[in-house]
Formats: sequence, C-alpha cells, structure tokens
Amino acid sequence: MSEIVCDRISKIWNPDTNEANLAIDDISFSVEPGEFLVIIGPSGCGKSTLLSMIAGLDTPTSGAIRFRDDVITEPSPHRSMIFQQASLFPWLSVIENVAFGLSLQGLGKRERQQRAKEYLQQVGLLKSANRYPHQLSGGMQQRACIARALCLGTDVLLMDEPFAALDVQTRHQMQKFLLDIWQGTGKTVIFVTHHIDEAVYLADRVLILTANPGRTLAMVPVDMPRPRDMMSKGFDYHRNLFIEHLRSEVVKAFEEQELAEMFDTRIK
Ligand SMILES: Nc1ncnc2c1ncn2[C@@H]1O[C@H](COP(=O)(O)OP(=O)(O)OP(=O)(O)O)[C@@H](O)[C@H]1O
Repeated sequence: MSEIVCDRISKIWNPDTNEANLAIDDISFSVEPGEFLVIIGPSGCGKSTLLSMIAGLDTPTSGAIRFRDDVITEPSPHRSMIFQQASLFPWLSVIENVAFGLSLQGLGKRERQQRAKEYLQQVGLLKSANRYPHQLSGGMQQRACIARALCLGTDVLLMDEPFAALDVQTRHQMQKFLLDIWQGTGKTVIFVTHHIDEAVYLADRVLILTANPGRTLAMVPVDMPRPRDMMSKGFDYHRNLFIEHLRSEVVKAFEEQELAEMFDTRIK
C-alpha cells in the first residue's frame, strides 16, 4: 500500500471571488513507504500549497489525498511539517519543545522526558537539552524540530525548504544528517527545495512542477547509489536534466506574463 496518494488534486485559493487563483491543477502521484521524494518547480508553482494539503493544514478543492488509504481531512502526528524557519516555542527549553506533543498524547512526565532524551540523542542535541531555542544555531534548531517530529511518532516528514536559511556548510551537514536519520528510521520524506544539487543529492525521485498553476511536468527517478556527491556518476546528468526542465518553465511563465501585460496595456 502506498504511504501517500494524491489523486487528481486541484486547489483554487479564494474561489468564488475575483481573487480566485488556481494554484494546483489536477496533480496525481503516490509516495511509497520509506521513499524520499523531492519536489522542485518555479517560485509560486504551488509546492508549499501541495505540502500543506498533504499535512492536512489545507484541503484540495477537488480530488483527494490519502494516507494509507484514509482520506486526509486534518493534521495528524503521523505527518509532521518542518518549515524554513524552525518553529520551536521560544519560552520552552529544547527538551520541553521536543516533549511538548507527548503531553497531548497523555504520557506522564518521566516517560515524556525519557522519550525526548532518546530523540535528542539521535539528533546529537542531548547536551543542549536544557538550552532555549535562541541559544542554538539555525542547524541545531532544525535538528530539534526533526527530533520533535520523530518523538511524536511521525511516519511522514514534510519538509518545506528546511535548510534554505542555513549557510552552505551547515546546509551540507544537515543534508547528510537528514539522510542518516532517514536511512536509520525508514521514515517517508517529502522535501521541497529550490536547490537542484540538493534534489540530486537527496532524492529517490524528483517531482517537477510547471509554473503557476502547478501541474506535473515530470517525475524523475534518481537511480544513483548512495552515498552521493557531486563527483558521483550521474550527478551532472540529473542536475542538467532538472535545470533544463526548470529553465523552459521559467521562460514560459515569463513570456506568458509579458504577453498578458502587453495585452492588458492594449485594452486599457
Ligand atoms: N493561503 C493562501 N491564500 C491565498 N493564496 C495563496 C495562499 N498560499 C499560497 N497562495 C498562492 O498560491 C500560489 C502558490 O503558492 P505557493 O506558496 O504554494 O508556491 P511555492 O511553489 O511554494 O512558491 P515559492 O517557491 O516561492 O515558495 C501562489 O500564487 C500564491 O500566491
């Protein structure tokens, strides 16, 4: 059984208004348990919209998204979102942040602390357990968010440009760290990025979306052994393939906008 199935989903923001905006147009794909799917596409093509619908934070206007055969209608600890800016409570320590969701699951304090410590150990933050978020680097904050998601027993990590705000060195460390966590836990990951190299480095498959509205342009398997680096056989091939796809989309979107503006000016 697939972990996630998107079945002919479309999303119109602000329907029935003159602000109506078709963000996602008739997209279908599935993600297998333990798969690492990366989504790329031009700015504004609907990547975050798609991810937030898989999280259950928004609903499609038509079509359905299923998690293990159940239609997604609301958020669930099974699917955790991780954003570009780490979303930790600033007034709670790292361990309290990681353990926070467990109190909602009815676990006692001792068990919460124990569980949180296990996951802090896994992400290399045990020594920082009693620090506050502002005392951590950006990479450490993202690791705390990942620990919090894993601690809740999440099955699907939904990551929306999680490393975009990090410097190049930290970003690379975090990519390696994420692959270790992914390989060690067998979680399913859906990861949005603008960085082509990051997509080639991380993905089992890459879903490429068209410019607004987002449609499936291509679903490309990255059949390269791991661990990968930029010298790996096939790295340049995939990078060039993705760049070519994106370049033609960006040019098309730009030309369409110019045409629309020309048309607008003529009828004014
Ligand atoms: N909450 C919202 N209400 C109304 N429109 C929205 C909302 N969120 C996104 N949109 C619109 O949906 C379209 C897709 O936006 P989205 O943020 O999903 O794209 P994206 O591919 O993630 O962009 P980027 O790569 O720049 O982050 C855009 O036209 C955006 O203005």
